[in-house]
Amino acid sequence: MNADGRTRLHQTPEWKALAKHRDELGEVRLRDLFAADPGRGTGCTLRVGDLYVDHSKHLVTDETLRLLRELAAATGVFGLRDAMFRGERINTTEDRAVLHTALRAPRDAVIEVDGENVVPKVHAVLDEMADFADRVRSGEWTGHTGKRIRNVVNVGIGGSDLGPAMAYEALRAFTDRELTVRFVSNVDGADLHEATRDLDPAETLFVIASKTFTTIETVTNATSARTWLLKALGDEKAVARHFVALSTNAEKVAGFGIDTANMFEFWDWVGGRYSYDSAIGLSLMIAIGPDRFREMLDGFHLVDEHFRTAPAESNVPLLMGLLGVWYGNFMGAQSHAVLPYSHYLSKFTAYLQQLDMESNGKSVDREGRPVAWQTGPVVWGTPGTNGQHAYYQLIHQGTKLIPADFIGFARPVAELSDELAAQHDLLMANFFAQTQALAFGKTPDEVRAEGVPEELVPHKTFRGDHPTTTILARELTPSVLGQLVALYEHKVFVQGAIWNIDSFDQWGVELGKVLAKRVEPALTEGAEVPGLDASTKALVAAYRELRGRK
Ligand SMILES: O=P(O)(O)OC[C@H]1O[C@](O)(CO)[C@@H](O)[C@@H]1O
Repeated sequence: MNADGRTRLHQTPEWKALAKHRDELGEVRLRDLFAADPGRGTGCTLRVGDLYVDHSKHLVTDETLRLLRELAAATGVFGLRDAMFRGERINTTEDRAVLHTALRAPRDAVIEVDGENVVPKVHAVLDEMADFADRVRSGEWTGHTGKRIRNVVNVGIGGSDLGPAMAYEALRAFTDRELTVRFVSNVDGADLHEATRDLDPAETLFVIASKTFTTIETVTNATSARTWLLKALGDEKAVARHFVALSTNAEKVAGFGIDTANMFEFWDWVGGRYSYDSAIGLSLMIAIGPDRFREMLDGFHLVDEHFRTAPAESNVPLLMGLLGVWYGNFMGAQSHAVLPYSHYLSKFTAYLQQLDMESNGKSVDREGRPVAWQTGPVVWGTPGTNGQHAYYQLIHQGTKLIPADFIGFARPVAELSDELAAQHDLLMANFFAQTQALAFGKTPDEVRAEGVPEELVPHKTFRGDHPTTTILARELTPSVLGQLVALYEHKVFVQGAIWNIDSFDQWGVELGKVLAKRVEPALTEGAEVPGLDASTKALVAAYRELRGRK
């Protein structure tokens, strides 16, 4: 039993019913499911906004989905969802509300945290960002020497980098091509070096993105960026024209030397990995312009409303979350692949890794007790068709069950030449062929019928039954990107709610930070670090020797 008297997840009747159902189902063959129901291809599709979501190629029956929905209801997913939208402090270990949905709420919405409607301040910051972005884009905001800003360098890490960097790539076709926009995150000096080596400091704006403004990587890179700028411009006053901050921590921003008049604020109820539609999106907004940014927010909001109000049977994030629970908890899957068939989504899966793995990579429940069930999967993947010539072999013929999401678009971006746009059908032919091959494979008899010698038949047989979700949209617009991201945010929410874990804290990143601080003097000064284990001690000694330090 839980501290609050509720039965623990794996002991609930709904969980046990699913385990029994799995045993009764035995081996599920997609060929059989499709043969039994000729309408499955169209029947198992849902629509949300501009997204067409096909879930027919999953190893589930109507009964599986019904039992999964019962699990969701029994574990309080809908109550927790409503509490999140209401601004309750559902991030219990940090005692915070979880309100990224307020960042994309319309101006007239009312969402209260501690009795205060937060929507007006969200829109006030959006308006300030829009004003600033317009001034940079028009050339009205100049650098210290009066030169126009032509380069924007975002300095941040984790949620203060991955979201805007991913969205910038995704929406490149909508960006001002006259501006160079780069993202620096790694504390490896090579990152900042490569991002700035060909830029004119007089034309460069640094956007320092850090919720806490204490993150060592970001503060270190921001300090080096300031040194780079001042070396060229030679005047402390230049900082005010070349540095802006995106943060919740005005005191630290001022302490760093950035005028808080040049700070765009957000709030502790916005989690880092849920923050790119807050002030953290400023570099993106400068690149695509405020109107496109707002279209993206509208896309997010559309899916928020769908998640909040759609019935369980047609609720897409709920379905995606439940399918993940089915595979992870009842079918033994350890990972989940996200495979976008769009070059512009090259950073989408990396972005989802933080969203999903930092949120649901937990092994104690909300009451602090070890969980007795699997939680978040390893999320991985790269854009098709590249993966097909690398790791798809393992998905098709390996021994692991790897559920995958395929994301594709009917139209290429408008600016492609006719010749390049014509390649789009080939890209999408691969997209459809892969999910078909993964689902239905190729039987030994089909292989034999091709005249393949008997000894090669096992090698050329494809078992099939590799489950996929297909997400199709007309084209990758700012709104569609917002819809996609919100879909995954809420999918992660559903799973965390079922697993009874806090999806909104990230204590697991703390230990490494503390140890790095402790070990650094050993590297630089050869200092004795108390309590250093024998392996790390030997490695540090080897490092110092290789580095040429005595
Ligand atoms: O925006 P900040 O405070 O610099 O934090 C950056 C990132 O560090 C983390 O706290 C831990 O990696 C993330 O959750 C966060 O997105």
